[in-house]
Amino acid sequence: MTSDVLIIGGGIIGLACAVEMKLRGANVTVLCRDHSAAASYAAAGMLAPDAENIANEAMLSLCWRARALYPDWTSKLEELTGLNTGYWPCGILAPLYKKPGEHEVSQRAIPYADRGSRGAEVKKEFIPSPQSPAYWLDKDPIHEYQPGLGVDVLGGWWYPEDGQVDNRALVKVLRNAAVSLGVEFKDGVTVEAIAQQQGEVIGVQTNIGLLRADHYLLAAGAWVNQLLPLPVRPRKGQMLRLGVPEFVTELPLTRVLFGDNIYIVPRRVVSGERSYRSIILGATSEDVGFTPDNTPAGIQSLLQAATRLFPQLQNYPIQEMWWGFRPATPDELPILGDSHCRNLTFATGHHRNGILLAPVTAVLIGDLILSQKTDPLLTNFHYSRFQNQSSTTTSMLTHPANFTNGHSKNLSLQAAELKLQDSGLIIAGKTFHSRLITGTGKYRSTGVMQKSVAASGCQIVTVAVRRVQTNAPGHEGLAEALDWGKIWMLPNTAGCQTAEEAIRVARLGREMAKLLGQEDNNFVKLEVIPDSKYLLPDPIGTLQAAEQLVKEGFAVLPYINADPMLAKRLEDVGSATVMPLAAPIGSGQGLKTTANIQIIIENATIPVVVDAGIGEPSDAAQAMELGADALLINSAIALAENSPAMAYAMNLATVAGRMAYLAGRMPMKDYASASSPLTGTITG
Ligand SMILES: Cc1cc2nc3c(=O)[nH]c(=O)nc-3n(C[C@H](O)[C@H](O)[C@H](O)COP(=O)(O)OP(=O)(O)OC[C@H]3O[C@@H](n4cnc5c(N)ncnc54)[C@H](O)[C@@H]3O)c2cc1C
Ligand SMILES: CC(=O)[C@@H](O)[C@H](O)COP(=O)(O)O
Repeated sequence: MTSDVLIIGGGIIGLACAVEMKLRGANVTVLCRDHSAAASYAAAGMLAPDAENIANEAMLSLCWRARALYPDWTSKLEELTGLNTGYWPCGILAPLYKKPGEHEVSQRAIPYADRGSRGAEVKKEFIPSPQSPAYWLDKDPIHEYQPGLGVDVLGGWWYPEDGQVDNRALVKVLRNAAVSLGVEFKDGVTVEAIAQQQGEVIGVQTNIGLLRADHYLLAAGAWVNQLLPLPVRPRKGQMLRLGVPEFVTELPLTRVLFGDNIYIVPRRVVSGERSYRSIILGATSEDVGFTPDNTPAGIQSLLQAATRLFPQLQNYPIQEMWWGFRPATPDELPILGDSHCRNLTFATGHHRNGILLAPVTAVLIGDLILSQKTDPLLTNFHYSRFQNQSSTTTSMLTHPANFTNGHSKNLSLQAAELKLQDSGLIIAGKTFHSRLITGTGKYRSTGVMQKSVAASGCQIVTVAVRRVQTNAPGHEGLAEALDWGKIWMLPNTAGCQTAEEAIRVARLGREMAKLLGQEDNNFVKLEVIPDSKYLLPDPIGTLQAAEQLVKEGFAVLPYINADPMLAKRLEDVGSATVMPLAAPIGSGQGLKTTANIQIIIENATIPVVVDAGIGEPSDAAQAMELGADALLINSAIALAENSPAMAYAMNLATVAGRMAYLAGRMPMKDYASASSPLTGTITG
């Protein structure tokens, strides 16, 4: 049975949306690679729109809405499962070591006096919303209100409406609720690519095969950018947990402390007869990609800040340390709502506030997917806000200029005017606007190669790993010859005769791409070629190597003879594309395998890249007219009398062929049919 909605990612956002949509009657499946890696598991669970001091108005409204939903949402989930979420509207105190400038206080506040809950004199400063007051406490009141604070605390803000939830417990409750409602879970499943055609997702390629649904929700947290070029980056946070020693009879804190680069979150977990008490310390904020592990520097900074703020913690036992990756966007707002595909919705980029935002995200996404209702707030979080910025990757999502291969503005305008919508070339979740891939071998000089690559407008260049290793002619200085910040490297295993060799060279290729700054490049063009006369690939060795490399996390682009059965088998084992040959490598014979390529195209749900043997632009156009997704052309360009000019011609031919394919060819007829009308003509 296919699902109504397939959710990619089983963190809190995926789970909350799954429960919400299931409750509204949808048939939902959740795909999740790894629960323990989720930010949702790593978080501190603060519900802190006020303490976080959120400047963006729309974001603040969203966060307030989320916080207001929390009591009912958690009690509904608790009723459904009989489990505790640890929701605790305990308030958050934000002590400061410096008094805020007079200006800051008076701008934010209308002061008046009040008594705090412990009887201390609390000088209240009220800020923006009556639903969300904040109170300023001077030095004496804050120390009276919260005993045990560091002596250099000079005052602070009290946010009574903020609170916390035990995020690990909540994730467990959500998952239990989802299971009991009948949501289907596929754990340990990695989505490798989102297959798209004509503005529609047609399936997701996973390590267990292709999965389809009517609608898809992308909720893959910090990893979302591995599937689509959304500007979401991991922001690492290190955390630790202290136990509360037996001799401390009462939990020393009954509210969250939110300090400078530190928060201290008291937890009380009641489980059956026993109650566990602990204190969570968090969190660093590091822009280090997906670098794992806790570090001495990270943990030291947390301990230092925590014991300054609340000194008695220095004798508490450290029970656990961990880290996680917040899904951060450039403006620190989430990406919510419609995507460039009719049946794909985004819910990601929740950065520091994903635990808080889970219930409101679920409601808004449920409304959008199941009732086509767009809440006005959603417009503030649409992915298109990043499109006017210079990032080429994000603008590729909507592909207004896919036909140009980056060179002809006129063509792009015409394509837009002609309303030809192209979805771009998407390989293993990475989008390219050029559908022409080139190589670096056989050129007269490096300069000619550079000019040709530029003229081809290609965004992917394949490089023979072995030839780079051995500094073969034309492969010296490749690191500097091309701008690997702009060109995506496709390492290839040329020169490998067996599956084992190809696997080894593929691994080296991945390292080579890393050394050139492409940390996340897992692409490999797989060539297993035992025959040196025709350079025909070994189908069995290719399949074996592909299977192994997919398991190792490679995006495998296998070079094959134009064999439809083999193409299908390669797709089944999880290849990212298939690359059938037009004719033997370097032969320039043109399309000799048209009929089989046509069958491969008809049956493939992954991109079909016609590779090898193309001799002239008309071959390129013809392959694209057949419906090939892309071309790989090396010799025809490198060996032309004027390589850059030929590269440009191939660029135009690729674009022309693609446009023609999308435009739809006229039907072929057996007999002539006059172009001008035969009726109504004037007889002489
Ligand atoms: C240290 C730290 C402290 C935080 N503290 C707070 C806090 O106090 N309050 C708050 O509101 N927020 C906090 N956050 C932020 C919050 O945790 C995140 O915003 C939220 O968890 C994001 O949820 P998510 O479901 O989008 O992503 P995640 O929880 O990261 O889940 C994404 C899931 O998708 C899966 N996935 C990814 N790619 C694929 C794929 N290709 N195929 C299949 N599955 C895939 C992952 O394995 C993962 O399970 C904190 C985060 C960190 C790291
Ligand atoms: C560079 C590369 O990968 C070639 O082996 C590829 O197969 C292209 O073939 P042509 O050189 O015939 O274009």
